[in-house]
Amino acid sequence: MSAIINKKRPLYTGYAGSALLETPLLNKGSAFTAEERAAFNLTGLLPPRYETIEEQVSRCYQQYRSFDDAINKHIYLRAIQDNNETLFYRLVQQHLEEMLPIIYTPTVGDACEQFSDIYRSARGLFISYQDRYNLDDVLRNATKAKVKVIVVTDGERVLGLGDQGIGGMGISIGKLSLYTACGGISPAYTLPVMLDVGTNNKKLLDDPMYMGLRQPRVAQDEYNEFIELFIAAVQRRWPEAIIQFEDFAQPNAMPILQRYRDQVRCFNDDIQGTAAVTVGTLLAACRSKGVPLHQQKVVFVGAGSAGCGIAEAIISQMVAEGIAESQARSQIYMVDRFGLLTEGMPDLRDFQQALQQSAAAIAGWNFSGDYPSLLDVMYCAQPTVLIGVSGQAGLFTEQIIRAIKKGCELPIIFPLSNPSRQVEATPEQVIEWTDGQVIVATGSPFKPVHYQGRDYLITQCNNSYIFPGIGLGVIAAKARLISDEMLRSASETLAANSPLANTGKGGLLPPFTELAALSKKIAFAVARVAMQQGLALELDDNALQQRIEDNFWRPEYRQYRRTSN
Ligand SMILES: NC(=O)c1ccc[n+]([C@@H]2O[C@H](COP(=O)([O-])OP(=O)(O)OC[C@H]3O[C@@H](n4cnc5c(N)ncnc54)[C@H](O)[C@@H]3O)[C@@H](O)[C@H]2O)c1
Ligand SMILES: O=C(O)C[C@H](O)C(=O)O
Repeated sequence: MSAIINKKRPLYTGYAGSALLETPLLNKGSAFTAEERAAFNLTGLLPPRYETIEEQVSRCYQQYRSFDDAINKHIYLRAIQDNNETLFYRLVQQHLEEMLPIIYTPTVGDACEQFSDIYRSARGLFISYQDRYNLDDVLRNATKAKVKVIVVTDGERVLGLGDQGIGGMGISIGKLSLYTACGGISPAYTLPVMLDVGTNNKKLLDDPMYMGLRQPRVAQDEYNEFIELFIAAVQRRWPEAIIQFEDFAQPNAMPILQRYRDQVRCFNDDIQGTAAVTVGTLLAACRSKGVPLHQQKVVFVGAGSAGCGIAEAIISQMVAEGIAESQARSQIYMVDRFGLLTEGMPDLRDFQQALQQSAAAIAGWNFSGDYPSLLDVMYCAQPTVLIGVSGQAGLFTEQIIRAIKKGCELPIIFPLSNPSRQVEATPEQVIEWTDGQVIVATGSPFKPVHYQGRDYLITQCNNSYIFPGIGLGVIAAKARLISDEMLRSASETLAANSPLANTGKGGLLPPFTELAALSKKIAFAVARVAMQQGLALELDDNALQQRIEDNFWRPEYRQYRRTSN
């Protein structure tokens, strides 16, 4: 079944009676009119009073408010989503700021950890390794004829919470909820996928409630074959679908991206989406500070998928601003668990090699271990930007933050690890330890901080600013691939819309309530670049804008007509 369910034309459906009420994409609950109730055999199956969607939203919001705990609010909202998608999105849209942290980061982290305990009903596709030679049948079981966006995970690196096995499905569901709520992709066209290859999380394996494959993760060769089979099956069933890779662990994230990025419409959100949002936020910070990006020295804590992805994107941006690549690379310092990535450090991954500092660069440094520690780097390199993507809480200690402040009047500090409890330092700490002289952004949402008579808005530098717009742009222009240049245009569009950089007031990025409008702008910019690169349909600006609007789904009920079947 497929349907764009917000177009004004009536929708023809063969569903009726309880089957219609049990189809979340079509269900309207008490909003079925008297005529529809008669035509679709619904009389008696619903309370008699007809309600508008606004009335339904009021009741849901009242019930939502009756829950104290975030996880219970999450469970409640997911239940509405599984019952009536139009109502779910209308409710979320009306309370976006309040509900995003519930359906997405940080609460989605708890939902992933407790996935099997709080499980109510199925959504999306759970593809088990055991079904690998049967994938065409499995994909056919997803009754959606047209899928335009797939978010797929294997659950091995869920936020900063490690291996959550089948619980990773929560992330795919959460990301796609944002695709719809903020990027206007109809829920009829989205599909969350969990590739279950087992888990190495002992707690889950020992948990009698755990619903995934109860075995350790499969070996690398088997894993690679499974991914290959999956991609091929998706190409056969939904050749136009965007595949967003999400929360794959470091050994697989980059190799999978490299293998498929020139073949299919895909991207890795943790590498490329994160890079795009962070460069956009950094550009906004640099503009509001009045010092260009290429003059910054940047220290990363965590040289994984996100860290290295962001670092490479910063280097490209610095080069675009006019400095030599070697110079740009010399201004980036990657600190991982064994210290600064330095020439000669053993066991570096391929994607880390190009980001190591040369022995000559640190020749005059004073440090005692085998490699400079984070604190050594703070003192010796005197950075102006500090980015945390380690997944480890508390790594930005007071000493570290005071060290960066010592060498820089207004440092830019982004503790980006999710969820909130994994953050490298809270915004309160960062602000206090810099005496309020700082530009700060986090990965998870934090409340504004009041410090010495001043209110600091905490910008959420999260890839959710990027992926809905990328999806919308790729769909609107039918782009074949997702290039670095397309992602760079998303960063620039984001930075160009920074309230702080543009007006000297407000957040570094627009509030989430403006995400839908921003996603359309990002979609436009991304699609234009795709066209310039010969990767998409050729459309003039008006036609492109029209396609973006036409593809933007809104949570409104449509009128139904019955088909005979
Ligand atoms: N804000 C966002 O939009 C966003 C996007 C992607 C990832 N993230 C967050 O970034 C974190 C990392 O994600 P990732 O995909 O790069 O994971 P990853 O596993 O690929 O990388 C994490 C890196 O941190 C390193 N690390 C661990 N302990 C360390 C320590 N004590 N000192 C220095 N380095 C240490 C690891 O060795 C690893 O290389 C997660 O918490 C994730 O939630 C945020
Ligand atoms: O999921 C998020 O909130 C952002 C990012 O993809 C992450 O893995 O932390």
